[in-house]
Amino acid sequence: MEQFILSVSDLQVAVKNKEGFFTTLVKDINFEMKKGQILGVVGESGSGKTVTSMSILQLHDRKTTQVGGSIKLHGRELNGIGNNDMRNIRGKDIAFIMQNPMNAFSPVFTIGHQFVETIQSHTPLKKKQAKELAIDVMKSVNLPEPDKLLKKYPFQLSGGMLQRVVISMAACLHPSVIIADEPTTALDLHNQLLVLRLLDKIRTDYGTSILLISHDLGVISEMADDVIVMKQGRIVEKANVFDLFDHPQHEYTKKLLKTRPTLYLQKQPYTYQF
Ligand SMILES: Nc1ncnc2c1ncn2[C@@H]1O[C@H](COP(=O)(O)OP(=O)(O)OP(=O)(O)O)[C@@H](O)[C@H]1O
Repeated sequence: MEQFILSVSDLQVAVKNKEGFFTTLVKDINFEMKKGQILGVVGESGSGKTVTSMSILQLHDRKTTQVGGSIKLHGRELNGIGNNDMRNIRGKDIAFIMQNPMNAFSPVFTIGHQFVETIQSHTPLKKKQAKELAIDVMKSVNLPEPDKLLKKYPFQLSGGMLQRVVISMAACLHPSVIIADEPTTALDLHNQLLVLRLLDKIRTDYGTSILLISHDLGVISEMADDVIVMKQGRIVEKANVFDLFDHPQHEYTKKLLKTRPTLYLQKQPYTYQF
């Protein structure tokens, strides 16, 4: 039997409104992720992509949100797990990369301070070793002059550079899963390509599985091995990327594909340089 890194079964998320009634946001969500797989998640705005990823990270407000079903990481149930246990898993085993990399940093500390702190909070490394690891990983992903970068504050870096720093921070801890929620949406085309190639390199180097949420079907077609299509809180189609693009089954998928933008990574004249 296939060993899955992440299995989501019968996930259902409902949120309590002011009157105390629950509204279901997502329902019947089932998918698995294999080692090194990139699973694309597409669907129009409001279809439940972020609600699903927040459930995996157990980031919903427990007072107002009910999360039903099962979310297993290496066979370990995450749904309902204690906050402290989840804090250890987040960042180390499941990294989260969001649309705006500025949100990943505090503005008042240097990148280096926060990078080293992240490594130290999940490993027994001393400060000096953590800094060396940070520099090694930044070098391995071709970030220029890591020593200087670490001394800067987040606002001193461009969005594209900052997103690459966020991804190298994640890479340091060799997470089993990266959840990347619209990681390139706020970036220009050149930086989009660099960030996507960086994610692909991490999957290749460390066997990290990546849940890649994107509006952009061009990005999904270039990056994903398999794709799930969400509509109104449900998965309406799940397929290998070639089957999905060549033989979409659901009417909604067909409609999405008609508006497909193009971002052909291999055909762009960019090289893997920074
Ligand atoms: N805390 C909440 N309370 C009430 N409704 C919520 C809450 N969080 C999300 N929703 C609703 O759940 C639905 C799914 O939202 P979600 O953010 O997952 O969509 P999405 O597919 O990620 O959209 P986008 O692509 O715009 O980010 C939306 O209708 C949203 O308004």
